[in-house]
Amino acid sequence: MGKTEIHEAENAKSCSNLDNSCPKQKIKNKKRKNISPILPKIKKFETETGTESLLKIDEMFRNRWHIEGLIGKGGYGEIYLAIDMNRAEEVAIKVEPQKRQGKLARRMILEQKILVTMQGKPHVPMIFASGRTDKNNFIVMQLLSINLGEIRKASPVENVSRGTTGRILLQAIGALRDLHEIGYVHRDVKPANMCFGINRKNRHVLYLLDFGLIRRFKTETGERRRAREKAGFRGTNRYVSLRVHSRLEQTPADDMESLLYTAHELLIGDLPWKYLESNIEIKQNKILMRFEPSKYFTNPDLLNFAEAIYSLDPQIDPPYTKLQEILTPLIGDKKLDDPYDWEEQYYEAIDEYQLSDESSE
Ligand SMILES: Nc1ncnc2c1ncn2[C@@H]1O[C@H](COP(=O)(O)OP(=O)(O)OP(=O)(O)O)[C@@H](O)[C@H]1O
Repeated sequence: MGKTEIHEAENAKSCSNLDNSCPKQKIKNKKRKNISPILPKIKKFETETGTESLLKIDEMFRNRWHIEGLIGKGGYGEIYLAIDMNRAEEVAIKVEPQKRQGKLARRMILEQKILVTMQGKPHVPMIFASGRTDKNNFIVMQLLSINLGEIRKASPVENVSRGTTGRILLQAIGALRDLHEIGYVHRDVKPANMCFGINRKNRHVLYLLDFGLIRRFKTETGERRRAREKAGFRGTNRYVSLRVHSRLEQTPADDMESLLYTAHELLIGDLPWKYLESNIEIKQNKILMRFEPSKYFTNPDLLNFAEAIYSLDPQIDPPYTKLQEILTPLIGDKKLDDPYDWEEQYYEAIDEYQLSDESSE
C-alpha cells in the first residue's frame, strides 16, 4: 500500500483542551450535538476491548490522527474513531495486520483500491488517506453512523418500519449497481456492512462498507469472467445466497439475494435461521423460503421483491431500476430525505408492529 498512499501525514498541531483553536475542542464545540442519534459509540480502554488492540487509545497516529477509541472489531480489522488534528474533523481508521497466519493479507489492499476507484459515488465513504505501518495496513475514511444491524436492534420492536426499510433498500440497490457497473461483486452484503452519514447533508445517505471480499466478475472490457467450477465459501453464513452454499461462483444476483435476506431481517425483525449454526440447516431453511416465499414475506411489496430476486438469472445483470420500482410502494408517501425511524423514536415501527399484532389475534 506504500505506493498508493494518498496523503502524507502533516505535523499535527499540539494544543490544550481549553484552547478554542484546538481541533479537539473545536469538535466538542461544533459537533455531536443531536445531529444524529446513531453516532458510533467508542470503547475507551483496553480492558473494554478484551484483547490487545492494534492502535492505542490516545495515541497520535502518524503524527496527525488522535485515537479516541475503538468503534468495532471485525473478523479481520479494527475500526477506530480518531480526530484529524489538521482538519478538526472526526474520522474512522480501519487497521488490519499485514500478515495473517504468516501470509500477506490482501483484503485491505483490495478495499483501498476499490474505495479510491469509487470516490465520488454517492454510497461510498470518502477515503482521506491510506498506507502501512511496520505491521499494519490502514485506511483513514469518513466517519459514519452505527451499522444497520445496530440501528435495528435499537428499535424497541427490533425491526424498522416499511418506510425506513424501503428507503434503505432503494439506496442499497443503487450502491450495488455502482459496484457491479465497475465489474465487481461485493460478496458480503449484510446489515453490519451498511451505515448512514452523520452530518446534516448526508444523514439520510446510505453507505456500503467493507470491500475486503470483492471479486471481479467482469473483465475490464465488460465480458463476464469464466466461472470457476468450485468457488470457496466467501461471505457470512446467515446472508449468503443459496448458490454460495453450493460453492458456485458469485455474480451480482448473489449480492441481491443477500440484500433480500437483509430486507427480511430489517422489516420482520429476524431470519428463520437466526439461531442455526450448521451450514446445512441454514441452507435447507433458505430452500424452504425460496420454495414458498409468501409464507415468509408477509408484506406484499417485499413478497414482490422476493419473487423478482428469486427469478434473477445469475448470468444476466439484475434490472436495478425495475427492482427499485417494485419497492417504491413500500415507502408510501415518504421522501428519501424525510426523517428515518431513529430520528422519530421508532414510532412508525412500533405502530406497524402493534397493528400487525392486532390483526393476527
Ligand atoms: N467509516 C466507518 N464509520 C463508522 N463505523 C464504521 C466505519 N467502517 C466500519 N465501521 C464499523 O465497524 C464495523 C466493522 O467494519 P468492517 O466490516 O469494515 O470491518 P471488517 O474487519 O472487514 O469486518 P468483517 O469481519 O465483518 O468483514 C462495521 O460493521 C461498522 O459498524
